[in-house]
Amino acid sequence: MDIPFDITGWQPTKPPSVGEEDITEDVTALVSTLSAQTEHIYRYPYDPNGWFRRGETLARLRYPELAVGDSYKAILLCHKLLKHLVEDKQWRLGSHMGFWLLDDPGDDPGADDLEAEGESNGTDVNGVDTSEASSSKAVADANEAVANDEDVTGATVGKAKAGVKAATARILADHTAADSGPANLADRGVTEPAMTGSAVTSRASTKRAARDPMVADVVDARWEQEAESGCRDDLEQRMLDLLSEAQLLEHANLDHYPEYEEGCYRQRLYPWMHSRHRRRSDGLVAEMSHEFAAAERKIWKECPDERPGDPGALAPCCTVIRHAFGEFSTIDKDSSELLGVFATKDIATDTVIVIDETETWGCIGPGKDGSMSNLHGGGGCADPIHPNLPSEDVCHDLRWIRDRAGRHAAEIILRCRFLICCIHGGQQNEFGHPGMDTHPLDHPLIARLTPNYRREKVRLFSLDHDIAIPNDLLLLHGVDIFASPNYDTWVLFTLCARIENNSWSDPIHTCISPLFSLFNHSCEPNVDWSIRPDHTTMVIRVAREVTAGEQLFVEYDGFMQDQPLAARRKRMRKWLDAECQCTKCLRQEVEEEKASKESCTCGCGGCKGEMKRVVPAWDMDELPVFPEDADGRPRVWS
Ligand SMILES: C[S@@+](CC[C@H](N)C(=O)[O-])C[C@H]1O[C@@H](n2cnc3c(N)ncnc32)[C@H](O)[C@@H]1O
Repeated sequence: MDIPFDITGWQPTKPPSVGEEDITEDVTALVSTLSAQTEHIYRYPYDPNGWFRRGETLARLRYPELAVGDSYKAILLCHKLLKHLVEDKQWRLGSHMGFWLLDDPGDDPGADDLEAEGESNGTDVNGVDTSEASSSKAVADANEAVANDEDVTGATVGKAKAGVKAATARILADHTAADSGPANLADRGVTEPAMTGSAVTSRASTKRAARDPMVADVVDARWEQEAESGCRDDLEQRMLDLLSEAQLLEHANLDHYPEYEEGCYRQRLYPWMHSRHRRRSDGLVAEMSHEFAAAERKIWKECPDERPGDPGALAPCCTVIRHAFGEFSTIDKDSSELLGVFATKDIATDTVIVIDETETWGCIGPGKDGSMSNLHGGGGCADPIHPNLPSEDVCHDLRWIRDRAGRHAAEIILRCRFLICCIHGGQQNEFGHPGMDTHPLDHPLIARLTPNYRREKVRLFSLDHDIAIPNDLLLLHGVDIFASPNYDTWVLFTLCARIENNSWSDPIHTCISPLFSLFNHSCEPNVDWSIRPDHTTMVIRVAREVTAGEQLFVEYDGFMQDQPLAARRKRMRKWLDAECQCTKCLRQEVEEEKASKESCTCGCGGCKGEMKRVVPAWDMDELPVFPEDADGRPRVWS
């Protein structure tokens, strides 16, 4: 969670239900608990108890999708720790469960090699300073942790370091084995954890543990004593108890469990989101205008037939501008955040202005075995390259998602492609982990997308599609989902809201075209678009003569040309969550208003002889008022 949670921004995502406890009084305390728990997770990312506790708080604050996300991570960690406890009697849990210790590191030949390597330069295998000064610091850190009333009762510095070295050797061996082939990531049953990426994570945890004295050099003596005095069974039992508690929490927040493993939520702005992720910077807006210019140059160069006219006149013909519907538009939004595409010069009918290629798309077929079943009515995409491109290596093979998500695959694959862009487009961190330091919401492909939070719309989220699959993908791509706050569950749901507001789809594909997504809708559009046979490239051309300064509009829904104003606006709510501001709607609004004015015959002195008929707000009767809606007033669209 990026910044401290401002409680005035608390907008729960859980739809209200009858008889629900009013927690207004407790919110301040819950928010401060949440901050402390998040802090704990940042320090001890592999402590399943930390994730479970935060999940509980998120559930109380009425964020079911995030509570499920945290319990899911607690469950993964419990499985992982239990596996080692059960399978290898030599292993013991280290402090906050960031790594495991071997009783006798000398037993492990790999550890010796690594140890020797580290000794030659005064550091251990992970580059940790093994000097006396470092050890004393670790003890001091341990004491500080005790003083802070944390779950640490002592320190055995030397032993911990030796253990970490041994653990590294063991985990590296695990990792090599895990690399040998793709596993069934769908299998996350209680007895057999789905942890293909766990070895990667384990290695990450060990490295991280070794670099962070609070984790690497502090051993939870209480747990150690238990292990030494033969209380491993007790340890195992406690881990099993935590596992079942985490599973209960997960299920409690999934309304349709057990048949569908789905829950209900509403998309909301999370109050801990950094301000730079709420607004698009001027730099980004300028960059998008440059992208339009570059796309145009490409048309001139590569498809001269598509671009009649003067090839020498390279001045771009469109640009991105804020306040697309005017500074004082009636839309209930910050108008500077409403971008639109405008013509910078007169453009002749049929001119191609953009050929928009995208790397962010999803397709529902075929599956890994080539099977096309389980699609809409059995018919999927016949194109053998989908959902993979021939150039994509095994690491990018997304057919396992198709196999797991069935007819929802296009949407999930699209989201996963965004995550892949972030991971591989981002910088590696100091541990060599990809994309860990680049916040996905900073990636230009995502940063440009506006979300549309529809207050009243209740959605379903799926444990597998919205939480497990994206996290499995991140693990497969080397992202430490526990240690990287950038890929916390709320980021995945924010990405989902942005994609939903900006994607286009046909029955088989779902795409975000980075330039097309900037065009606003009009019921009398001046721009037309078509899709090339590759299903993902969009060709955008002006449909009639356009003059410099005009906004360029596409039509989001081509099936309502003949509908009256009210019907069109109602249908457009799906995309706009506002009344359509296009010229046709505004013109008809004025006309209807004029027609609705009736003569007044009251005869009073101040009367102008006119009476305005009160027309009910467009969707008043459909808007429920929720207790937590900030100011408690009914929301009236004005
Ligand atoms: C695909 S985006 C278009 C670009 C968007 N204006 C932006 O700032 O990124 C769709 C969003 O633009 C706004 N929008 C598009 N057409 C509109 C219209 N005719 N009237 C009101 N809002 C519109 C709505 O907020 C909608 O959710």
